[in-house]
Amino acid sequence: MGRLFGTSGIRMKNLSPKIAYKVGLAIAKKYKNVVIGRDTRTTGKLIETALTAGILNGGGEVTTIDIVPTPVLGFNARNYDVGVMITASHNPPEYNGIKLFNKNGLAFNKKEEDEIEKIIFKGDFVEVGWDKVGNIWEDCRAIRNYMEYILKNVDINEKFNVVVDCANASACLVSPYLFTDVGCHVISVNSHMDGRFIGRMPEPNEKNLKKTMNMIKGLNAYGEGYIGIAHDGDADRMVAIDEKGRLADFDKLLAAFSRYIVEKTGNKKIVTTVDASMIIDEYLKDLDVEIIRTKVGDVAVAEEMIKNSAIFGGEPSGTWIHADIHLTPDGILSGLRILEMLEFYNKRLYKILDGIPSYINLREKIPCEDGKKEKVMEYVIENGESLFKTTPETVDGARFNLGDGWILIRPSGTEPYIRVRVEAKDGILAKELLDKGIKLVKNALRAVS
Ligand SMILES: N[C@@H]1[C@@H](O)[C@H](O)[C@@H](COP(=O)(O)O)O[C@@H]1O
Ligand SMILES: [Mg+2]
Repeated sequence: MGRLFGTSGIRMKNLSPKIAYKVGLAIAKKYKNVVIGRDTRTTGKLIETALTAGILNGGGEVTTIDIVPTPVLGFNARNYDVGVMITASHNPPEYNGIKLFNKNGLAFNKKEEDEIEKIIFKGDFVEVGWDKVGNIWEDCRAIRNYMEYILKNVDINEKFNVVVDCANASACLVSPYLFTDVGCHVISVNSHMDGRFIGRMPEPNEKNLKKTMNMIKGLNAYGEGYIGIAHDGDADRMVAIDEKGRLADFDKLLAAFSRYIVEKTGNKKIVTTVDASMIIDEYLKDLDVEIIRTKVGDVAVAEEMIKNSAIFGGEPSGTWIHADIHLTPDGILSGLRILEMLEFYNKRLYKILDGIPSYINLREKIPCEDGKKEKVMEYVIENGESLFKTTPETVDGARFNLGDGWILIRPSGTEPYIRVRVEAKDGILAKELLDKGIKLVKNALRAVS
């Protein structure tokens, strides 16, 4: 068996309750009091039950907070020894996953995950017997505690019009209410929970958000000025839709928000990932900001933020961390903070975004089984050097930097794909790089099979 944990904990198609039981036993070997939350997936209760059985049978105590967004679980983990979120985030409904959080609301890093993985693979756990099995408790205040804390820490005075798209997922329980509580007029879509994600698939991208975007366009034809906030399956992410009904360019939104944080707080360290656009460097150039880049994944971002005392760190995927509140990526808080930004500049979102220059950004994903990813990447690194005539950076996958652009080829840590990401100042160069990258990955796939 290969590694269990990827970019964002354990995540797989048809995740077996047998694995969840073993993860539970392994957790109980190291931690006593465990809090568990889950997203709306049809297999959520099954995985939670198996995981709980493992923890109890390993002698641990379980507190369930039922269906919650990941930021609510991360926030509440502070009251326990460890937090467990059962979610497959943006993946389709047949997937599920297990993500662990420490007391600081920080997702487990590789070292912490390896410890759990080793216990599982070695079968190094104990089933304790009738006089030592743990109990199950319920905490019905988990969502309330989170909401009260967030409300105390955001400052929104203007009455915004907001469409919140919850993806039929756990955001339904929190996001529309919080936006209402800060004074917005809220129209919520896909806001009844359904683990099949019948309204739209949970990845908040252009294809899946077409209907919501059209709806906002329609509403705003009457001068209503709605913006949209759309979440993924566990609401640790959000994307925004501007008043024209366009999906906000991920990199521009990240650049705009980073600039706002620097201007508002004076903190001059921004953490982002190797797949973020060079626009962020250029848009913040005059502010003398240090942009720190890590590999993709919220854990890498959060750890670098702690090291550098940064307040904000974000990925173009819409996974943003606000360290002044907590270290769990939080798509709901990110949405509220976008409103704070609009109020700070007293500007419409589309105006802010249109004021940011952009280059040509292309993204493609090529199917690749998890087991083949390592070999494919070895091939890409070896053969990419002569193809692109430069040695790649290998912080995450292979990034080839060329004067007026760059190409990043990396294995997804959450889906069976190799991601190819290109940015260039010129459209022809961008297309050429993308085509070369796709061909290289396809050759690699042929060579390793
Ligand atoms: N929380 C993580 C993000 O931090 C990451 O950006 C995203 C894509 O990861 P990958 O490109 O490895 O599939 O997955 C999850 O949502
Ligand atoms: Mg997510």
